[in-house]
Amino acid sequence: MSTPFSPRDDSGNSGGTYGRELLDRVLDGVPHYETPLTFAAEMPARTSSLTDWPVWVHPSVVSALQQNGIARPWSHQAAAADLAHHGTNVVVSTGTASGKSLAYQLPVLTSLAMDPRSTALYLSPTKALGADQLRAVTSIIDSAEDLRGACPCMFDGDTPTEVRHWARENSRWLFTNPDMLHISLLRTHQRWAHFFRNLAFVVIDECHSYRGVFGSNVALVLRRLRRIAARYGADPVFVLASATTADPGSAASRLIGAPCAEVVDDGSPHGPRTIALWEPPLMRDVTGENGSPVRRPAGSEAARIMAALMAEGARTLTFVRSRRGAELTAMATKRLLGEVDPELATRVASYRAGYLAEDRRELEAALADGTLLGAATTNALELGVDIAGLDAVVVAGFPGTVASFWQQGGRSGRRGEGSLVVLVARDDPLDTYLVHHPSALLDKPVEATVTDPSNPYVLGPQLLCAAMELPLSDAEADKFGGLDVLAKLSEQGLIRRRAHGWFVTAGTNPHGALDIRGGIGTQVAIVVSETGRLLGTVDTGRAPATVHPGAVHIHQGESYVVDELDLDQGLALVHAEDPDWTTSARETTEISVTAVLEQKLFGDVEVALAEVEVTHQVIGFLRRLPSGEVLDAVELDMPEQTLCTRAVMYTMTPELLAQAGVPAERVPGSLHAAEHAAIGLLPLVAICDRGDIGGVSTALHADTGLPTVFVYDGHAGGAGFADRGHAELTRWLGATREAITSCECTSGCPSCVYSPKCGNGNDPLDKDGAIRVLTAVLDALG
Ligand SMILES: Nc1ncnc2c1ncn2[C@@H]1O[C@H](COP(=O)(O)OP(=O)(O)OP(=O)(O)O)[C@@H](O)[C@H]1O
Repeated sequence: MSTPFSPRDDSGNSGGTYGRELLDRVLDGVPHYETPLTFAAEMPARTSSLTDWPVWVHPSVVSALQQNGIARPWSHQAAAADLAHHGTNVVVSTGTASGKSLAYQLPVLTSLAMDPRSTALYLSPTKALGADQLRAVTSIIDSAEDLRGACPCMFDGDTPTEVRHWARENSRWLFTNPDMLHISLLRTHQRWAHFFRNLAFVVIDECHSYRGVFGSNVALVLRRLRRIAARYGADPVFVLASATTADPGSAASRLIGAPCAEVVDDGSPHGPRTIALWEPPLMRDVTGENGSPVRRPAGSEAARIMAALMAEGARTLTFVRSRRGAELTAMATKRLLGEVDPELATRVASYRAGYLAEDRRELEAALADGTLLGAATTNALELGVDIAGLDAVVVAGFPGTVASFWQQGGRSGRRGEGSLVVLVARDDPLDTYLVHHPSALLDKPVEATVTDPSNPYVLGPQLLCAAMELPLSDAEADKFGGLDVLAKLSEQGLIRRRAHGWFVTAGTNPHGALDIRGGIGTQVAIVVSETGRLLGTVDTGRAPATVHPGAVHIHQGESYVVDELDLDQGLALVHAEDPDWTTSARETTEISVTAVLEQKLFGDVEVALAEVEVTHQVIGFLRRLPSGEVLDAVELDMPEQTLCTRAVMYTMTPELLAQAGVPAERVPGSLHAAEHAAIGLLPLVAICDRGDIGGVSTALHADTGLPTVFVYDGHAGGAGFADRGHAELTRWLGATREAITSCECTSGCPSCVYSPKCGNGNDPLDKDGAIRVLTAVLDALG
């Protein structure tokens, strides 16, 4: 699919599908002077590849599944189940709604039916997904005589004490999450001895969501789980389900700390899909920072598209990044429809955060029976929604990862019928790149799930938990890669080496002190003043940039404004408020290289992976309207913060830059623009948020004596993002250059080289110079 595509249409072989017809109707409503469609193509229908039930599957499991509407498994389901049944860890990485659940249900249910003692653990990143999966499994078990004693049960933070007791005594299949595994099951493993002794399978659903610091923590919780299981004599097989990502087998193996096979050939059917990429036009009357042009917001554009689709009778779901955005998009759609058909206007809804399973069921039912024809929702609905009959999905703003994009877009289409998926670009370099380079979305995935369980900042607290669970031997500590870290912890008096291993100092509570979803080091609690409700935590080092006074903080789609930040007390006080603007901190950043880890010279260009010390100071923040227009800049005086982390860096000689047509006076703006766009594009190769990384560029850096660009990991010790950028440098910088050249603005805008969090007010920025710099660097890299 990577042939060049012309705008407006592709090869022309697509005529006649329902998705294409819908797209044509939407285009009919676009004024002739606008050309938002950058690409359209047909993804052909895929027929199912069915296979026989593997012979080892217990007959009552087969009959229960048949009663639940599954006549035979698809090929990938049988392949993955077969590997797991025969003792091989496996990850199944296939499309949305491709039936990944069956891949684990077959071996687990068979084991539960064959061996009356065997147990299993299911882990999901969200409660809602776990509840859905439990419901599906319960319905199968209810139809199978031999499985009645399995008693699958939810075990999470909300489970009442008496149910927890019951679960411990009776349940052979626990549905929980990594947080509960860490804080409860592993901490009190003696009480669960029977469960761990018989643990045959561990299922890890949506495993691609375990990434960055959270993913590194989960990876270590899973190593702790394997260690505890081994102490009780068990060696469970891991079955993982993942969205499609690059190299799922290696990512899964890094996550569980053991070899893992992969199954990626999808045998499930789907109808033809029309994929359209859409870039809203630059606005004529609104400008952004430094007078730069800005595009029409993705949410308003999505509303026009959804209204046009609904007017055609198409069942449409629009994904928007924030709850407020979802509401605005639904309201705008209503307004547009009200002008043509007031009855239709009543059949569009915005969808609240959607964490409750009942809410989702209601929406699924209303969309399925046609009461609702359109809904705008946050990506809270992305996991675990089972909507069969959508005709179209509009994705307003790239959701950050190709995996998420397909998780959303893949909801379209009744099995076997045509459908439409439209991606509407936001004003952002990554979105710009994607709508002009469809192959990045449609070809084999290049983005990888990144974790770094060897990060000493993550490893330290985890080792304390492991040692609390069972004293650690040197050999075990070595397996965790943690002997040096233990020595440091012992210097701090947190752990002691005795004859029988490493013991945690009495009176400490390492489990309670570690929030595996929190960041690294000390945390600032975000608390609603009026109610005392704790919304979450943020690393102290990042607090001045994210929860400074006046910052708008979004939590599960709800909006709050920060009143006070007390770094000494570790407290940010907020109140509920939904202002018209968003905020972005402006900070100054300095960086110094403390150790070079890898280094390579390519003529006039040198590339390295390094340990660095980054010093930040937040100096103020900008308030921006949804249109991109900057309301004002507010000054702040916040203390400096330092961060020891890893960075990917490159230097070039002034001679090379001069030859490339970048004279000395243009070097700062050119490097700065190249750095901004590169930060925007890193998520293309490493699944991360823009906030996980930062950058510094300078025409003369003290440590290198040369013009230098750094992109660093925003987490102490690094979470693997800089490493992945280093490993994929050519692809990453190539895409960065493409994003900049694809943007039609003349001298830079938020769609290419502007950064919402630039400490220097996006000044100087030299768009043309950035293209020259990147071309010179890429030529040198060869
Ligand atoms: N072999 C099969 N034959 C027919 N239908 C099936 C088969 N396997 C699964 N299904 C159905 O396909 C739908 C999707 O299954 P499932 O939820 O397991 O997919 P998934 O890949 O886990 O989805 P997601 O992408 O949301 O994680 C369900 O309604 C399920 O009953």
